[in-house]
Amino acid sequence: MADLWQDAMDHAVAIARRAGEVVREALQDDRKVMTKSSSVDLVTQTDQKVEQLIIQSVKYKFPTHSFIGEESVAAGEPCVLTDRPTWIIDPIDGTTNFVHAFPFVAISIGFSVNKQIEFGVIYSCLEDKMYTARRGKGAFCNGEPLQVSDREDIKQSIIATEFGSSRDPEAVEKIFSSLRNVLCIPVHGVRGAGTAAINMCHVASGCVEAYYEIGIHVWDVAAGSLVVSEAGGVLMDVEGGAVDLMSRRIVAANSRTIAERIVKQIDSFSPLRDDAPPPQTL
Ligand SMILES: O=P(O)(O)OC[C@@]1(O)O[C@H](CO)[C@@H](O)[C@@H]1O
Ligand SMILES: [Mg+2]
Ligand SMILES: [Mg+2]
Repeated sequence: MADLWQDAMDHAVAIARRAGEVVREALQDDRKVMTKSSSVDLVTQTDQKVEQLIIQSVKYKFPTHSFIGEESVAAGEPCVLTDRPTWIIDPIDGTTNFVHAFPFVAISIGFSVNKQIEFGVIYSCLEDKMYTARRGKGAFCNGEPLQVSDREDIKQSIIATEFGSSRDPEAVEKIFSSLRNVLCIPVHGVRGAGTAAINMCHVASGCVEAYYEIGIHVWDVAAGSLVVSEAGGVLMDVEGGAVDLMSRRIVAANSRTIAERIVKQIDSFSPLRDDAPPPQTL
């Protein structure tokens, strides 16, 4: 039977590749940096340009589809996932890396229907690696199938995480407490690419056993969640139980055993949900 969303997925791959060219070209120029929620939450004109490039091209081809885009939400668009076909876009995952030319930068596009991710496309544009996943059909990097690692012993594993962009002392305290707990299991190492999307691709590729973070947004992890699960991995909330992509918390691991072990080490907290109603102004 023909795949209902094949056309959309092909378009996502093509537009992610085009967006990657724009990002690579922009790396040659001066990058004017602006800030959003805090002085370390960075955005550039390239983030905004790439998001518009993706949204305009999708609107032209699929005029009835909806969008959740990082920079559109920052500009005041709602961040609500409905049952409608919805493109969940992070135009540059790893803006801080992009600003500093640290070589992990991704374009991340997840596509959801009935609140289920149907496909995920992550283009790691400085490595020229195109990660794709279609629900029920596997995950791939440049066309080669991906498989998570089969290590069951967390003491022999590498774990990925990030420090995020919150500098709220209570959150920072908990992030460091979790990091200490994980590091001292002990694990072989802790790594972070500086982008949630690429960290999840690393889980899917088998070079790290798990990635966890509190503070991510739905656009950071929508595509990556399917790349991980289609590569045989598992997703979990940081307190165990089902992951909720709007909750800003995630554990993505090669196995339930490793995910549950990570959960035990996490000093959890709950940032404001992505779909929380905007605060009332009097
Ligand atoms: O802002 P960007 O570059 O799209 O997102 C980058 C990022 O820092 O956001 C998450 C934390 O909020 C991290 O996992 C991820 O690496
Ligand atoms: Mg991001
Ligand atoms: Mg971004």
